[in-house]
Amino acid sequence: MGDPTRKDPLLENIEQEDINTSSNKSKLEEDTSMAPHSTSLIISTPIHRSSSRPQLDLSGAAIQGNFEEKDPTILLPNQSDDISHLALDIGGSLIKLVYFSRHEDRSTADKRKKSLKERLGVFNGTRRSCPILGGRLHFVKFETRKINECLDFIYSKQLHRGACILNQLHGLLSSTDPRGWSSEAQVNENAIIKATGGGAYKFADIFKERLGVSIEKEEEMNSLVSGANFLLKAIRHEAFTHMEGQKKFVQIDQNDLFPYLLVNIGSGVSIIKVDGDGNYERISGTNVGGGTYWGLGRLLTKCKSFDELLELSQRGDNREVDMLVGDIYGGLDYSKIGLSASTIASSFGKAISENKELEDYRPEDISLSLLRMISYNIGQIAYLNALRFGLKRIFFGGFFIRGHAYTMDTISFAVHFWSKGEAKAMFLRHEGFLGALGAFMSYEKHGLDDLMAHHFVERFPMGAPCVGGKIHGPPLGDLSDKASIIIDFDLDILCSLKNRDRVLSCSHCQTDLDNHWDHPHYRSGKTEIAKISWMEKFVQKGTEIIAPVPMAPPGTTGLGGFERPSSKGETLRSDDAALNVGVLHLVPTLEVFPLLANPKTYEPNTIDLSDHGELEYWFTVLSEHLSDLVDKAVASEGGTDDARRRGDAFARAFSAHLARLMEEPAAYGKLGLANLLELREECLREFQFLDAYRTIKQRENEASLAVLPDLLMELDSMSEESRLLALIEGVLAANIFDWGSRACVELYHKGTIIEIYRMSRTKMRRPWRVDDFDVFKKRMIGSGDGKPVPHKRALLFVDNSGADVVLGMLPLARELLRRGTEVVLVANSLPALNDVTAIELPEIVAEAAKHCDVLRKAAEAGGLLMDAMLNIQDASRINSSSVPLMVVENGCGSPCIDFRQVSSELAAAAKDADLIILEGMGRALHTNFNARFRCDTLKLAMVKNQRLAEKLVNGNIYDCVCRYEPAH
Ligand SMILES: CC(C)(COP(=O)(O)O)[C@@H](O)C(=O)NCCC(=O)O
Ligand SMILES: [Mn+2]
Repeated sequence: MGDPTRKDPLLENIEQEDINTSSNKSKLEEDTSMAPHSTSLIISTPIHRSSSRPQLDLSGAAIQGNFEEKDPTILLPNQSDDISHLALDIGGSLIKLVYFSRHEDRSTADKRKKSLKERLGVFNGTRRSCPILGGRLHFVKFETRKINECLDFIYSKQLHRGACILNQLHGLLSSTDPRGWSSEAQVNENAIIKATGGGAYKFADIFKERLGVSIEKEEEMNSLVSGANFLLKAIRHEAFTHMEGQKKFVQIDQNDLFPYLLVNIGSGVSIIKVDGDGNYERISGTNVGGGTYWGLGRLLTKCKSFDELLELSQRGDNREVDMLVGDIYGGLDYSKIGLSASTIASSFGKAISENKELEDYRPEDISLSLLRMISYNIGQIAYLNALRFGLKRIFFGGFFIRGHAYTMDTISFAVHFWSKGEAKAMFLRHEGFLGALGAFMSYEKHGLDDLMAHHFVERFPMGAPCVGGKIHGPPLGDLSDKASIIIDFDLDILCSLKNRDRVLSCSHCQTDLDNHWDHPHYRSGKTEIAKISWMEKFVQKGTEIIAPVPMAPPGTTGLGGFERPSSKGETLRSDDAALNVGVLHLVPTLEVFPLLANPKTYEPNTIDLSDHGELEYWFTVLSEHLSDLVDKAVASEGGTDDARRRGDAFARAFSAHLARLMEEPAAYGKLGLANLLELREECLREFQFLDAYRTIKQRENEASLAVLPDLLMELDSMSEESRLLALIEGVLAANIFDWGSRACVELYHKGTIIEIYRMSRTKMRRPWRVDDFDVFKKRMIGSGDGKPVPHKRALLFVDNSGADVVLGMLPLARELLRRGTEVVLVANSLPALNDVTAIELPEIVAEAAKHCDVLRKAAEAGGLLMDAMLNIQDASRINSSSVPLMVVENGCGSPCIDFRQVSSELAAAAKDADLIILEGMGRALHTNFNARFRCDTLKLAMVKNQRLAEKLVNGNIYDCVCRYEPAH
């Protein structure tokens, strides 16, 4: 397929003019309009701030919405840090920690939004009575023997203070006594942490001593079950099967979850029949579990860790240790009873008949025999118990599995073998966190019980430790440290770049700092532990931390016989990247788009990245685009040294994440192109690049607004039919302004905006590659005498800034308004490439409205013109004859859209809509090309990628798609 940019059909007549954008150095302004809106109660107590601890800023704290609600949402408008909840599962070998960091609701309504909500029928009364503000659920593990590290971690993030702070805050706000806020000491006195597992008893005193908190013990089995129920109901890609190296996610129907069998493989094994929430019975178990493998394995191989033992098994051959059917039957199968020669007849059976000592066996072979013995045994016992109760679904959890392909294959094989294919083993991605999650769920005020899959967005764990624009944090251990260590110490804690194990010494008293969190000068804020910043360290370490470990392509474990394993790599991951769990972002306001024809079968992604060729291609595209993106991002922040360092760190972080996903695409659930494009945006934000294309967008908006009046005049001189065609052509032509496409970016270096636009328009010859224009036209203007009824409300999903929205979508919106159709412009909540955002749109519309009465009246009616709004207290009193033009945010910050998770504003706007127009490659091709809706849908896009054009529409780069699908 050649380089799509080399012979560019659009370049023929364009004069060479360099559009150099990276030199623009304008800085981001603070957006004060995003400050939360307070309602009933304001607390203005000055808060004592200690110097070396995270501070909770209660100034301006207010209860949001109805004060009478039982658990009202509390806003802390000036609180920049997170407040957290924490729960633990302290097992024999591992401590599993789940914590939730809350985030203030930044999207609280301004005046326009409030009036819009009234217009769309979104009132406070319909808000979930959920005390949570949204936030993130993080998963971390520690070795139990390193409990001090765990305590340091909790202390560094002040996680132990979260629960009681919230309790007090609720009490304080409802007592309306602003003096009620207590000192730090008082806060800690009542603090409790929920914990399960044996260590909750064993280590209770240490928690009290070190953190001043009491452990509240949660029953282990109960915790496991409620953790599993939560995951299976709320996390979309939680359960999967694993057969012959192939991981397949299983769609679980929330309403058809019970009964199921939960097999938790920890040191021992518990087998639990789960019939509902809180309704379960431990029906069986076995003492031969993870502890047996590790214990026996350690004795027999002298391995130092569980992971090392597991890694050994990767290179093992169990035939040296196990007695196989073939060994008994002279190399033959025992076909009469269906056993192949390679079936294990007796685990470790060969060791009895040979004159060999332990030293004569390879540790690798021993480890593998042991692993197979234990995994088969667990699989078999699990299946027999499922059979006992007639259960078809068996979920396996617990840290024994550790995402280890071979272990899962072995268990799956046993279940498949003994059930003759009737039952399936399923695994849970958060396998080790069931207990900790369950303990977390037992907090009364977390409000997570009734959350559903659409409220969670799983994101790659990558949080850069930036708070309030500054970088903070103790020395970095690994990727999960980076994800979690976000603290606000007053002294800058800087760390050693090259040698993280170097003994640090206190700058005040020169003492070596073994455990620096405990050092008295550190606590008093006198010591400086460090030399350089986290960011620099990340730049150095980032790639190293998550660089791919070479993995062999998935192979078979031999379902037909018990062959030597091949679904394994050279090395087993023991770092936290192997956890395979992301950070769960909880956004309680997200909703399923109500106009989806079938939400259950809806799949946003068009391209299947489980095809390795596709995956490789799109990874290359994103990698190749990286340096240009970094240039833009750095320029958008003024090109300062700091911006450059952040740009460098971003590039490393993003590349490292790509590498990790290339190695294991399903690491964080099913991977689609939309996820990759979103990862890039999230990663930019993580490194404080809040809007990399800001100046480019502004410049293109200005240039396009300048020519808008001429375009409108030209359109007005046309007949209705030619005008409709010109409008659709206009949208398709202007979709070329896409800074995410390599081919288009090359174009911009060779022509001005207006030249490219003109050229693009002249190329707009029908038939387009996908051309349903005639059907659309018929619906819009009819074919004979009878005029069709205009649509009541159209949702226009806009794409790029500049010509795309100004010269393409706005004129189309104007046409609809003229016909009496209400128009809702749906735009991104957060920036993504050069896409226009919902915050930017009102200003653009206001500018356009200066040249057009139709737009002005509609924008006024839709509350978009702030000047008009300021003079009118009650938006509903606007007496306008025009149908309204409104703007809503879509709830995402990506070039694509996943209709399973949209903003509540958009969901409300959709209720009266009977026409959807999806524009652009991201929203209409990469995602939703095959999506069906319950109303008329028009998908418009220019294909700006040669491979996609070939694959999707059997065409070429710059071909156009005009796909019209009447209501489904
Ligand atoms: C990121 C995009 C989806 C944005 O396209 P848009 O939605 O703006 O039409 C698109 O530019 C894209 O797929 N780019 C990568 C492919 C390429 O550079 O050829
Ligand atoms: Mn775009």
